[in-house]
Amino acid sequence: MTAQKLDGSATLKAIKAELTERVAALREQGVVPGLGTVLVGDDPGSHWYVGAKHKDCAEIGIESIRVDLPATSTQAEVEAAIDELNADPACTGFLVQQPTGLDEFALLSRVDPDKDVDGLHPVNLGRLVLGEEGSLPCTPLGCIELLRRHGIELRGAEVVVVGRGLTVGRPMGLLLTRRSENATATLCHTGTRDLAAHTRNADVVIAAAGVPGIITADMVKPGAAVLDVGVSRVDGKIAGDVAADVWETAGWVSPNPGGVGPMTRAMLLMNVVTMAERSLAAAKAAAKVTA
Ligand SMILES: Nc1nc(=O)c2c([nH]1)NC[C@@H]1CN(c3ccc(C(=O)N[C@@H](CCC(=O)O)C(=O)O)cc3)C=[N+]21
Repeated sequence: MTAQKLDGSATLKAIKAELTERVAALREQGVVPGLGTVLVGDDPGSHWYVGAKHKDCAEIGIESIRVDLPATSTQAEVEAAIDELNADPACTGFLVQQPTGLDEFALLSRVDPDKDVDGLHPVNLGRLVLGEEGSLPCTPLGCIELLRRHGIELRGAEVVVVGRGLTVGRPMGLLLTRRSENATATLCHTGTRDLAAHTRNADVVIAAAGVPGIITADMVKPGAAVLDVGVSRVDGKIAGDVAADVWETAGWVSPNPGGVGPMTRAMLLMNVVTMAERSLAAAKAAAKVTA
C-alpha cells in the first residue's frame, strides 16, 4: 500500500484561481491589494521564498512592495523600513522575512497588527488565543486547508503536532482546538517521554520538529494523514521530518517539497486578500454611518 499525496502545489494553484476573482472584484471597487516584504541580508533560502511570494502576487493581481536591505543593516534601519510600510496606504500588509539576525521580537512587535500578513504579531497571537478576529499564521493555516481540501475530517480527530515552535507548532494547537475545527490536539516536543506512543494513536500527525526523518513508518497508525512541515537542508537538498517509509503505512502524506511550503504561500495570499476585503467593508460601514 502506498499513501495518497496531499498535493500542496496543486492546491496552491486552485487557491490562486479563486483569489484571482476576489482580487478582480476588489479592483473593480477601487481597492488594489499590495503585499510588502522586508528582507535583510543575502540568505539564498530567504531570497527564494520572498521571490516566490512576489511572483505569486503578480499572478493573481496583487501589487508588490519589496524592500531588500543589506546584511549590515542595524535594528534602527530595519525598524525605519517597517515604519514606512506601516504608513504606506498602498501596502495592505507585509512581512519581515525571518531570520534577520536582529531582535525579531522587537521587529515583529513594530508591525501594525492590522498589516501583519504572517499572523505572528503578539496582538494577533493574543487574538487567536481569545478567539477574536485577526490575521492567522500562514503555515498552520495551510496545514488545515490542505487537509480540508483533501476531504480529511478534523472534527473529533486525534491530531498530534510534533514541535512547539512559535511559527508552527504552538499556534497549530490553538487553531486545531477552535470550535470550527474541533480536533483534539496533542502538542509533543523534545521533552515528550514517548513520542511514538503519541503519534501511533493519531489520525493526523503534523511533523514540525525540524529534525530530518524523525517520523518513521513504525510511528504511524495505518491509514493516518501525515503532514511534513520540517524544512532542513541535507547535502543542499530539502529534508523533511517524515521518513520515506511512512508512505508505506500512512493513508495520506504531504510531500516535501510540494506540500506545506506552497500552502504557506497560498495562505499568505489569502491573508492579503482577506485584509483588503475587511478594510473595504470597514470603509463602507463608516461611509454609511456618516451618510
Ligand atoms: N516572516 C516570515 N514569514 C514566512 O512565511 C517565512 C519566513 N519568515 N521565513 C522562512 C519561512 C520558510 N517559508 C517557506 C515558504 C514557501 C516554501 C515553498 O513553497 N517551498 C517549495 C519549494 C522549496 C524548494 O524547492 O526550495 C515547496 O515546498 O514545494 C518553503 C518555505 C516561509 N517562511
